[in-house]
Amino acid sequence: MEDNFTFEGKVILVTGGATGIGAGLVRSILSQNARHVTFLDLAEHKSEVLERELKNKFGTLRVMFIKCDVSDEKQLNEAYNKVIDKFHRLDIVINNAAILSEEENLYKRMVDVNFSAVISSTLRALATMAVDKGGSGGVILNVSSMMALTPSNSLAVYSATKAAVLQFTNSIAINKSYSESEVRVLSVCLGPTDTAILHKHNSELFDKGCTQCFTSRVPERQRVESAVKGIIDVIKKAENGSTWIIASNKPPVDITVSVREGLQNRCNDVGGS
Ligand SMILES: NC(=O)C1=CN([C@@H]2O[C@H](COP(=O)(O)OP(=O)(O)OC[C@H]3O[C@@H](n4cnc5c(N)ncnc54)[C@H](O)[C@@H]3O)[C@@H](O)[C@H]2O)C=CC1
Ligand SMILES: CC/C=C\C[C@H](O)[C@H](O)/C=C/C=C/C=C\C=C\C(=O)C/C=C\CCC(=O)O
Repeated sequence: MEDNFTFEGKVILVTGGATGIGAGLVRSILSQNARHVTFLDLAEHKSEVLERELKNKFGTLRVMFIKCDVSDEKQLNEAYNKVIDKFHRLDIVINNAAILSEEENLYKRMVDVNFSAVISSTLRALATMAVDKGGSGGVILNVSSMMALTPSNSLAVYSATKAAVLQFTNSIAINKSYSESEVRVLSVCLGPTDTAILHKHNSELFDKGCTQCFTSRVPERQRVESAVKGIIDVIKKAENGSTWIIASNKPPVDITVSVREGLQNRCNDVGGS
C-alpha cells in the first residue's frame, strides 16, 4: 500500500452517487483534489442537479454523471469504457448503489442491484486496475451493512444481499493476491445512516429502537458525513481484504478478525484444523 495514501490526482468511479452516502462521497473526494470522479446512477434529475453544482464548484472536467443501471452489465461496461477511454486509468471504485424493498416480488431486483452488480463491477474494476493485467493498482470498496452480520425478521433478502457482498469481497481479496494485483479489495458494514434508504424502511419503528427487529441494541442513527468520513478513512488506511464497521458517528472499527474467526470457530467445532 502507498504510504500516506491521498485522493490527489486519482480517477474514481462511484456507483449510486446521486443521493445519500454516494453523493457525500463524490463531494468529499472532489474536495480532496481527486483528478476526476464519475458517478453512476439511475436517478437522472438528482444526478444532473448534483453534476451541475459540482462542475460549478470544482470545474467541468472534474466530475461526470453517467446514467446507468448498474445491474445491467452492458450499461455498466459501457460506463467503464467511457471512463477508461477518457482518462486511460482508474484508481478507485466504490460500489455503493443499492435498493431496499420489503415487497416480495422485488427480491430478484434487489439481488441484481445489491449483489450481482457488485460482482460485475468488482471483476471489471480488477481487470482494469490490476498491475498483473496492465493496470496501475488501486482500491475497490464494496458497501455492505451491519444487516449482513445479524439476522433480520423484516429484511431477509436485503440482509442476505449484504452478507453476500461481504463474503464475495473477502473471498475475492484472498483469491487475487495483492502482491500481484496491487488492488486493495475492501468492505464496510455501515450502521443505520440518515438517508432515503433508511427513511423508506420502518423509520418510525427504527426510531423506537427497532425492538421487534433485533435481539439487542440497534446502533444510533448516524449522520451521512460520518459514514462518508469513515469510508474515506478506510480507503486511505485499510489493508487488502479487511472489513470495517462504520456506525453511530464513530470512527471505523476493524472487524476483519471477528469475521474470519467466526468461521474458524465453527470449523473448530466440527473438528477442522
Ligand atoms: N442508510 C443506511 O442506513 C445504510 C445504508 N447502507 C448502504 O449504503 C449504500 C448507500 O445507500 P444510501 O445512501 O443510504 O441510500 P440512497 O437510497 O440514498 O442511495 C442509493 C443510491 O443508489 C442509486 N441506485 C439504486 N439503484 C440503482 C441502480 N440499479 N443503478 C444505479 N444506481 C442505483 C439510487 O438512485 C441512489 O442514488 C447502499 O449500499 C446501502 O445498502 C448500509 C447500511 C446502512
Ligand atoms: C456486528 C453486529 C453485532 C451484534 C448485533 C447486535 O446484537 C444487534 O442486534 C445489532 C443490530 C444491528 C442493526 C443494524 C442495522 C439496523 C438497521 C435498521 O434497522 C434499518 C434497516 C435498514 C437500513 C439499511 C441498512 O441498515 O443496511
